[in-house]
Amino acid sequence: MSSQNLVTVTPDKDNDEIAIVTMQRPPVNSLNLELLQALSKTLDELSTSDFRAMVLTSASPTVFSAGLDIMEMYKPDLKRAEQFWSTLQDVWLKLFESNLITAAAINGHAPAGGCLLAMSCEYRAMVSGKYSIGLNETALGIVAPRWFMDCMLNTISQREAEIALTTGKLFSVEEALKVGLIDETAKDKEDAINKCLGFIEKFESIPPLPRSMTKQKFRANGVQWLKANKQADIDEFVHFLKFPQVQQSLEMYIHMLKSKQNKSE
Ligand SMILES: CCCCC/C=C\CCC/C=C/CC(=O)SCCNC(=O)CCNC(=O)[C@H](O)C(C)(C)COP(=O)(O)OP(=O)(O)OC[C@H]1O[C@@H](n2cnc3c(N)ncnc32)[C@H](O)[C@@H]1OP(=O)(O)O
Repeated sequence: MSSQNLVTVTPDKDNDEIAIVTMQRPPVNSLNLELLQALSKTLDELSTSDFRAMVLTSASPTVFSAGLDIMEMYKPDLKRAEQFWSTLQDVWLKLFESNLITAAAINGHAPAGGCLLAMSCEYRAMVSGKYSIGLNETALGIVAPRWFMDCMLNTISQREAEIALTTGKLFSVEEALKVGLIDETAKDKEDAINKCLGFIEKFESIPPLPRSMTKQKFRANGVQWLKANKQADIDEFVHFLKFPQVQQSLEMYIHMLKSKQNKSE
């Protein structure tokens, strides 16, 4: 699949000022360099378009996004790893600070980087079911970067965030609702999108510029650090990947994912 098709943008059927942005990298929308580049390009295009709002969702029936593609971190080509991390930073900054009204229709699992994308939006409706969402990096033997943490702190309390991150917690849909990691539950993807549209409607009579400026001021603390430390953050990521223990943890995790599949056959 060409990178062009990894993300689709379609106007909402009832309101052509709202973009439905769909990630479609089977099987689990893991965020590799090409999907991140497609997201980055889409966010650029949306920022200069007539769309005033977007709903981020996934074409998978059970996974919003499985987070970063582990294969980008396991025994990586270091030049590509730099580009990968830099593109992830850009996607986060563009989505977190977007002038558009942003909402996530979380139609399945959203671990780690998947949770980051959802938290970067202003509103989250998640389909009920046996899905999970959270920043589970420590459980994988890796460390969520500071700006992932800042993003979670923009969503739930510091205490909940610290416990969740140190324990690598993946929240059930009910637990996520209880702590405020999601705003609403939905019965299916269509319902989740409708709930996001309901949130977007609240801004019908609010002028867009003061709205987006207010949002960006609220979010400024989280982004300032990354903007000032972009290269240092990339260097730290690449340095981190060179640790044998990190590679070992990733290898074990990949084995675990594969054996999970064998068990259910
Ligand atoms: C101190 C300074 C620190 C500096 C920072 C440095 C570095 C750290 C950076 C840390 C950031 C990390 C963020 C991340 O996002 S890490 C990724 C975390 N993701 C996960 O843990 C999710 C793993 N996946 C799952 O749990 C499940 O796949 C699922 C999403 C719940 C869906 O389950 P299911 O529908 O049953 O699908 P399968 O498990 O069978 O998967 C199908 C297929 O896809 C492969 N796969 C799944 N997830 C990933 C992934 N994240 N990356 C790559 N590939 C993935 C899986 O192996 C299967 O492949 P095969 O069909 O080939 O077997």
